[in-house]
Amino acid sequence: MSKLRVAVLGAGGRMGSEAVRAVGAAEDMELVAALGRGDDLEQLVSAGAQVAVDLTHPDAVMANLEFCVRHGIHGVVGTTGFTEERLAQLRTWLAASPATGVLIAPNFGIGAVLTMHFAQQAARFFESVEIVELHHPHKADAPSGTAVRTAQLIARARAEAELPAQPDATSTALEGARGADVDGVPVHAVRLRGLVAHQEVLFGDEGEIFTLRHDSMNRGSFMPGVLLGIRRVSGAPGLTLGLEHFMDLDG
Ligand SMILES: NC(=O)C1=CN([C@@H]2O[C@H](COP(=O)(O)OP(=O)(O)OC[C@H]3O[C@@H](n4cnc5c(N)ncnc54)[C@H](O)[C@@H]3O)[C@@H](O)[C@H]2O)C=CC1
Ligand SMILES: O=C(O)C1=N[C@H](C(=O)O)C[C@H](O)C1
Repeated sequence: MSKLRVAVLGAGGRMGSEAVRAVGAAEDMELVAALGRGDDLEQLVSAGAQVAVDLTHPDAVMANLEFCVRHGIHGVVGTTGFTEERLAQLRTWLAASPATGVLIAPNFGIGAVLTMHFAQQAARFFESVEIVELHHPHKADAPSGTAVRTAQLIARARAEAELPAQPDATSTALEGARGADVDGVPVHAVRLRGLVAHQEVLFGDEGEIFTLRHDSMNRGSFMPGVLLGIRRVSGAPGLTLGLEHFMDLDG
């Protein structure tokens, strides 16, 4: 069987270098390009890449995707920064290249995906919910893409269950003290030396607290998810938002 021809963008970074190792070690894949900042994307075409893994920066990812989709190269994207506007733009590009698939994965960690899934299920049972994400101090953005996605999924589940806004009598606070408001869910971001990537979802109701916590202790923890995305993306034309769609969670 022929091997999947894979390129990694952001290959010199914390995640990219780990992905280069993981793809190189996968028996069903061949690493055909490893690009860093300033490298010519035409190399993806000359190398015959079938799938490009993007682990770059929110400022770079859209240009990379525009190129890949235009050339029919499937995308597996871990890079953060996907607003509704960006997703709409991506859908437009994909509509013009209907055989191409792009996976946007806010988090490749299997446990992190399960945390989002379980948080969505728990959301309708609790009056209050807050999210605390905790990361290494080199992280470019806050709140994390995972925390934003988790909050959006929780907010959607609360709306479907017709829950009212959460109770919060705080009327005086230093700006930022109550975190960022993501669709009505407060999200708090910690940046601390020694951390990698962690998230707590705190649910509360009368006399009861329910906490979901996930810890990525190293970047190797993301690699099974990256490889799963690479293996599945060509069979999923269009936009796939979240690795859970490749995990058969309801099966
Ligand atoms: N979805 C997930 O599971 C995960 C996602 N991330 C996200 O992945 C992204 C990268 O994270 P890190 O590896 O920690 O960052 P990093 O800063 O260590 O690496 C990013 C690399 O991309 C390079 N780069 C920047 N622009 C580029 C371009 N146009 N073309 C090619 N390379 C370019 C930089 O030079 C750097 O080497 C961030 O958005 C982060 O939030 C990080 C960990 C897990
Ligand atoms: O920058 C990171 O490190 C991470 N970024 C992603 C995010 O913003 O959610 C995924 C994970 O949390 C690690």
